[in-house]
Amino acid sequence: MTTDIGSTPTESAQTSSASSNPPTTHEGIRSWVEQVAELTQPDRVHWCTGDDAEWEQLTQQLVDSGTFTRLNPEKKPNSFLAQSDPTDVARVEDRTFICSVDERDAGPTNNWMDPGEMKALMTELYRGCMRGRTMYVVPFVMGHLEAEKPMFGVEITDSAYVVVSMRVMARMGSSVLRRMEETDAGFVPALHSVGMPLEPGQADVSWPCNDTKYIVQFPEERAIWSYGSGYGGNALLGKKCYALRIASVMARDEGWLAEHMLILKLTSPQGVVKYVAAAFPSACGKTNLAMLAPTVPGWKVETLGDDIAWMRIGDDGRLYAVNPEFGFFGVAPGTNQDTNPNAMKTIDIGNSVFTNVALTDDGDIWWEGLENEPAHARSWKGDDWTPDSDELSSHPNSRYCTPIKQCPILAPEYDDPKGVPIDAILFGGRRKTTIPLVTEARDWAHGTFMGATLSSETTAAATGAVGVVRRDPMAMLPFIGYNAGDYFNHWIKMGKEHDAAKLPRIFYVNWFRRDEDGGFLWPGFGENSRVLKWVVERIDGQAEATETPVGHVPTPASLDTEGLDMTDEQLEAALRVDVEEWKAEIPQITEWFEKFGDDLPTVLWTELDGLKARLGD
Ligand SMILES: Nc1nc2c(ncn2[C@@H]2O[C@H](COP(=O)(O)OP(=O)(O)O)[C@@H](O)[C@H]2O)c(=O)[nH]1
Ligand SMILES: C=C(OP(=O)(O)O)C(=O)O
Ligand SMILES: [Mn+2]
Repeated sequence: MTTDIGSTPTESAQTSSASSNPPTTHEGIRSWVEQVAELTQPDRVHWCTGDDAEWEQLTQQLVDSGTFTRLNPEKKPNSFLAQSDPTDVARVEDRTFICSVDERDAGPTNNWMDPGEMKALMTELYRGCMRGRTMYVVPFVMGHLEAEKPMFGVEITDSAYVVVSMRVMARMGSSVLRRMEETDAGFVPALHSVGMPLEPGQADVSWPCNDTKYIVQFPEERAIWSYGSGYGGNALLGKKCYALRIASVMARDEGWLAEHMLILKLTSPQGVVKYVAAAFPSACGKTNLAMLAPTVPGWKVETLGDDIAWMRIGDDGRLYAVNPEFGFFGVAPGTNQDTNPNAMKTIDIGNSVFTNVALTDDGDIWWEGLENEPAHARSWKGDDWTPDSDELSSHPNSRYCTPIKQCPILAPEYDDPKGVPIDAILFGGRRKTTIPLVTEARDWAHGTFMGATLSSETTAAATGAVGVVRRDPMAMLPFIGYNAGDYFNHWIKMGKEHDAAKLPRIFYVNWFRRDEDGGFLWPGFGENSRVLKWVVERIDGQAEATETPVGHVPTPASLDTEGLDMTDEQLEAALRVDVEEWKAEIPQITEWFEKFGDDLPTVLWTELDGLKARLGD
């Protein structure tokens, strides 16, 4: 087998071994690649350079194979639309496993299987699974290559769609490989296959995948095995699998935090800068808040990240956050010039991959909620679509994958490996009732309680029912790589071991509360800047709040509502702490906490007791 760097993979010959001429001196990578090639039997091995020529080759190859449609370059230059298999459109939480050595370490919120058993099972799935395909080797780094300790990974995949998407989402390719060689760096091995080998003469399909899917993390080994899906969250292994599940385990061991959080920079009219991190479950508004266009005059938001934050205590005792990613993998429907103008500007530059949105007759993309509804389009399923169609043009979890560098409001600090000191952490979810627009925690332990009891209605970002309220601690339910009881303890410990005055203040937000008619009480999007302003003013000791049983809630007058199209009653309803609604939460929280048995920090029981007492139970 030849290994080709940069040359068209389809041109390279087959046969012999993958290791005949691997273009790396890194022994660890060489031997792992050799071993995987031996097992999976690809026709060829391609070491990814990450350069433009490779992008061109691979995107053209994907066009030729029918996976990609090239978009009209006048509308979206160098951009492509992929239509997935209709069964492979979201993360598969029921197929996601934390295979710790000890079952106890996976905890009650994760699927677990013995690592030996899982490996035996998956080794059989992987055996010969790349036959007829190219095996791509993608060296990547999450976070900065210039970081004090760069966080390397190598993804092996048989999907060119994954390679192209990884190039957008992570720093990858030759420069990363060179650095790994120079330092003989350790790395997270991340193995991915769509699980659809091609027998000689067998025609490929446009979106190969397998009904059998496994998304597996081996936390002690820091390794990832993924099989059967091509969807982003299941297949771009640097993102959810590494930067959250594996990194959360590293963070526990090393005393930092790997969180499902956006990072934004907020500048007041007086030029005072604050940095905010916010954790919302998938499809609950992270990307939108990260790129918010403030409606409050004089305030400015700049973006650092939209999905993941790695946070470490700096020399000055403050909590510094970096975004380990290099692109956005955003939910398309609902994104438009009004709700998220900065996302629109980012994708309009091009160099993007869209998955499961509609194709207009003039070669552009369209989705529900976007302006200029077309009279006719090709739906995500490839069918004729018109505004009268019963079906949606785009899958609710359809995505755009676009380079972060194209974001017009990218904060310059994005390129600083040191990160930015976080002033406020927001937790939030989708709740029709109960949860006020914004509540400030009394202290770190109370904030940890808010995070640990965070609840949200399920969304289309994962397979399964949509709209069901579930606990989603710190918006990390599908992403905590270990026992969630230990994770809560880790949060509590961070508060105890560091100077509380220097840690971020914690808030709980809900943009999704409804009125009796089912409409959103709060207009959301750019108007969320009013809440950010209140948060900053609380930190600076300027804004008033009402002390309620659940925390500090704005007095209606303390929230800047100038120019806001909302009645006093609506505002009051958005901010209301309804004691009866909260009392109804208590048994749910109790049941949730009981899941963790002795592993739940007692501080959280104390917080719950305090809440019950304040509610007058
Ligand atoms: N009502 C309302 N919807 C929002 C708000 N922010 C985001 N959304 C919608 O929620 C969905 C997911 O948003 P997104 O920012 O992509 O979520 P992420 O997956 O957490 O990054 C999109 O359909 C958005 O239009 C908001 O403030 N109010
Ligand atoms: C990237 C994903 O999540 P989010 O909706 O948080 O962006 C995902 O669900 O695969
Ligand atoms: Mn997002």
